Amino acid sequence: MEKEKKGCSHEVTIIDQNGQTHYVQVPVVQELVRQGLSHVPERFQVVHQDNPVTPSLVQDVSEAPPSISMANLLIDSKPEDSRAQELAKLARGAKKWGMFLVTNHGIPMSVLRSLKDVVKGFFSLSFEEKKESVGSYTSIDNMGYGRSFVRSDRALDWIDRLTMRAAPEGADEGLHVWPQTPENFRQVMEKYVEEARKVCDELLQALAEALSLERLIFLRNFEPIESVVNVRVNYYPPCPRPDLALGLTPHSDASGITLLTQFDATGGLEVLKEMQWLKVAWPQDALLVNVGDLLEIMSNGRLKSPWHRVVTQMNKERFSVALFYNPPPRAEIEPVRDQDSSGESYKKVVVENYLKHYYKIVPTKEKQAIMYAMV
Ligand SMILES: O=C(O)CCC(=O)C(=O)O
Ligand SMILES: [Fe+2]
Repeated sequence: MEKEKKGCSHEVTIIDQNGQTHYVQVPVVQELVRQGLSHVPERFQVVHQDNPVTPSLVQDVSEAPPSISMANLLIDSKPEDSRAQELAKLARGAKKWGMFLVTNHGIPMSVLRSLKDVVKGFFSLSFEEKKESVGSYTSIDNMGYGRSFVRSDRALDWIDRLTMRAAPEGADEGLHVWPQTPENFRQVMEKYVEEARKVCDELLQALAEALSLERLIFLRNFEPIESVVNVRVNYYPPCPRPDLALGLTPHSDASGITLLTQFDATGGLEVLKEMQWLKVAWPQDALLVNVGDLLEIMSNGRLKSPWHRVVTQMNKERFSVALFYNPPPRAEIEPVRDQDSSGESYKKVVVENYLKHYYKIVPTKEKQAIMYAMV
């Protein structure tokens, strides 16, 4: 049996169901792979639990989450009937899937290329160099270079992650979580966040309009100075047995809205639909949007956050960057009410209380955290 190189582990804080804090050491997957590991260690094997890596289906394209052209959604976009059609497509996709692709998003290619360069630059460092570059920050916020979704009674995901708080300004004071190498990492990521945030703000308005709601009804919760943006780089190294381990365990995002970009169209993201895992066809250069739990609450269940997971691949590594956009922690979000609320009823929640609850119970086998906000 190959041995894990000593010291190559993330230190993770977990809180158990009784509120007790534990520190656990979790192997760094990238380092296991670099050492030429040819098996999947037992701690990563989901088959030992009652949730095996169930096989997934390739989607019929006509049945896939829709691809929305952002350029056609803009308020001054012409002709008006193509805008109306795009809004209708957005409404159908967001209601049916809680997930959609975005093309013509306006984020310059040069920004996306630099993002890919700095992310790959960071992950090409040795473990020691990474640790030196980023202070690993052990907290339930899972900031810095490390892990998330760790629970002692669940298999570990085949992933290494780097998480940073990009907004509000000054929120990372005292947290040394931005890589120092590559030198321009932070500058590039902040430029990406600035551009991506414009896309999110536009989409939040378009989503409200698509649902025949007042255009600002969702965006109003995202107060410009205090709203929170967390960015997380997900690195999935190649896995010797994709049938035994998951890249990312099934979950819904706790966010308002999540904007995802992947490099090199590698695939791996899957969504659960009618009890079946479906592979998401995700073309090069498209962004992918997930409705988060907080937007599900704001929309009073008109939109549902999708239950999704990431599978691993034998010969391919994969990178994605997830941007989680949330209203301020103290904001109280109120579900929209009117006659066509289709029976779903959510209650007012304070953002930070919902997030605390979410992090206390995840990962769960089913979509459970949202129950907290249901009447
Ligand atoms: O890697 C992906 O495509 C999805 C990542 C994801 O679901 C997350 O970071 O919450
Ligand atoms: Fe996610």
